[in-house]
Amino acid sequence: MADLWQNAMDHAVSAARHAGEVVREALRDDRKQTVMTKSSSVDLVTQTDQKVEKLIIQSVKEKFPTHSFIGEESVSAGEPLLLTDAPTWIIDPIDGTTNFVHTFPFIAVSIGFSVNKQMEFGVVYSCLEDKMYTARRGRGAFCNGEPLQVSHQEDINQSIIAAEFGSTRDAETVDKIFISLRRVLSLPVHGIRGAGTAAINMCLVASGCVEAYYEIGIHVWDVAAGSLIVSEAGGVLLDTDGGPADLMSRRIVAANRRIIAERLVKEIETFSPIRDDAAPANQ
Ligand SMILES: O=P(O)(O)OC[C@@]1(O)O[C@H](CO)[C@@H](O)[C@@H]1O
Ligand SMILES: [Mg+2]
Ligand SMILES: [Mg+2]
Repeated sequence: MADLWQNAMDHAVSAARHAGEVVREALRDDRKQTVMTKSSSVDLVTQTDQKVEKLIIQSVKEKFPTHSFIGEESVSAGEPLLLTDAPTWIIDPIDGTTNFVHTFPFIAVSIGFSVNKQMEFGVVYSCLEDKMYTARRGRGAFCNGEPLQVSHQEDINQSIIAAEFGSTRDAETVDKIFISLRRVLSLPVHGIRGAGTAAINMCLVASGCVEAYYEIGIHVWDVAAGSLIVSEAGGVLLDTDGGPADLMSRRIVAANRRIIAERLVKEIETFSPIRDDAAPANQ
């Protein structure tokens, strides 16, 4: 059974690569993208997000007809967001849609695969950098076939932290985001960065470019694949409340070392968005 899920992973890599071609083609196309909104006026979606997700799901269904799916745009269209023990593909067709709309050059296709609620493999394709990040449980993490290793840094004062502002704009949430940013920046850290995509931020942790990434408000499809890439590169995942990471909690800390993750948690003003497994349809 050693290679039980290898076919599925190979398929995920080729589906992500094909999806990346569709994304690049859409960016080359002169016609303007129609931009629609979802949970807020800054939570964007385009026809390309929907097209890419359909392509991926269709291709998987042909090869693995019994498998289940959690896809960002399918959930948005009313499909249930349900993680069961079944082999489940967790898909974010474009992570970084705002980047895509503005041609800010960090855009990822993210495909995670879980069985018995445990991630078996993760694939993140950074389309414009042409970087294919992959991880298989117990077998390490790679970028374009080269092994990944998190940073060895143990001092948060010598670290770069990735963080994001999210897509909620109510004053209370924005204040909490800024409280955390101010505390983290004043530790001090060497810098705060953000690629605008959770998936790529996590791959940056796995690559050793940043020591940690945290965000509140992400969804399971943003972080499913990236979480395995981080842990297989030797990193650590926590909830922003300091407890074990929970892909449904919408809160994540991904770090190179536990000491960095725990230090970061102390500075984060945590809050609790509606969990992914408690959300109504059409979120
Ligand atoms: O809707 P998208 O593009 O799939 O994903 C949302 C997202 O890009 O927004 C956050 C930035 O606030 C990212 O960390 C997260 O991955
Ligand atoms: Mg996303
Ligand atoms: Mg998306």
